[in-house]
Amino acid sequence: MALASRARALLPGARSWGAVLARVTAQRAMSHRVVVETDAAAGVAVMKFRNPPVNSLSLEMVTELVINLEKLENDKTVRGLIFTSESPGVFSSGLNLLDMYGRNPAHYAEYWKAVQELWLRLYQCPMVTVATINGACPAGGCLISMTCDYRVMADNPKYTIGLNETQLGIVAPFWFKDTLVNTIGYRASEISLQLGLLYPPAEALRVGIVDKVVPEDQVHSAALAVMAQWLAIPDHARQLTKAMLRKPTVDNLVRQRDADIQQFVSFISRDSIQKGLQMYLQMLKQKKA
Ligand SMILES: CCCCCC/C=C/CC(=O)SCCNC(=O)CCNC(=O)[C@H](O)C(C)(C)COP(=O)(O)OP(=O)(O)OC[C@H]1O[C@@H](n2cnc3c(N)ncnc32)[C@H](O)[C@@H]1OP(=O)(O)O
Repeated sequence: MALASRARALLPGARSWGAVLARVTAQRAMSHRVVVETDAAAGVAVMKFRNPPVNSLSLEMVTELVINLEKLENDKTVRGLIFTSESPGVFSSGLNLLDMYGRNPAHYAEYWKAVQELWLRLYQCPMVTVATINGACPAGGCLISMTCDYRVMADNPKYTIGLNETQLGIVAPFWFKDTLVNTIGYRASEISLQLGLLYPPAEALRVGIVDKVVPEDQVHSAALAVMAQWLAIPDHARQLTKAMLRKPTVDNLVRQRDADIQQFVSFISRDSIQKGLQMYLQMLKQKKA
């Protein structure tokens, strides 16, 4: 889909293409939540998350990620893409709780459509994708990293990774679950997802949710080394193989996208879920205090 239609699909509130452009431009002018640095000679881009304080995946951040991904996919000189956080400490705190709490159904639907779009684009990305996990990586942050072809995590016991949704009283959607099962296998997913486990680096490596753990100061060089190894494979062969492996999982969401949005809206709008999110947000504040 062209950038224009993608932007329009992601920003359904906008009535015309001009309005879409104005809104996206305004967002970008206000802040760049995503910074892309491209090494054209190496054919590698680095996408850095910059959404303080904790790189939560707000609607604006998700939209910027999708737009930047589409741009890079259209740039034939870029074969590999590394994701990381501009500020070590938090890779991404996951979906923005404030996009899921205290808003109206239209907002929830718009948000969920954008999150689906991001996952679909990342999971089918033709570039080699490597996540450089240089901080905490719960829930939606973990999902983003699991869409990558390879995950390198910094060896810092303060950093954890996993799908912790049940700990918030919410249920990870089937496509989060599918991504986890594809990454760590069925039995490990049963334990991991029901308990909402967050793994420190050594355990993350043992369960296979990351592929490599390295000292923190080597995390970027390690990601570049992995990238070089993957880029040695001819693109067409690797891309078709990736598509073959991931197509059934992608098709599963594509078939039921609208139903999944309806389900999300009805689930997240429940009083009991809203109450749970409110308590979780309070808990985060108290922890800080
Ligand atoms: C049928 C479908 C069902 C729906 C399924 C939806 C699935 C959801 C997936 C998700 O991604 S939900 C989000 C889950 N994320 C988390 O549980 C992480 C929560 N955050 C943390 O654990 C910590 O913040 C951190 C990431 C480890 C960082 O810790 P740090 O000490 O550095 O920072 P804090 O003081 O805790 O936080 C600073 C500031 O940010 C706010 N915040 C943290 N996480 C989020 C978030 N995900 N969304 C929005 N805001 C977040 C936190 O409340 C603090 O705010 P203030 O107190 O400064 O106002």
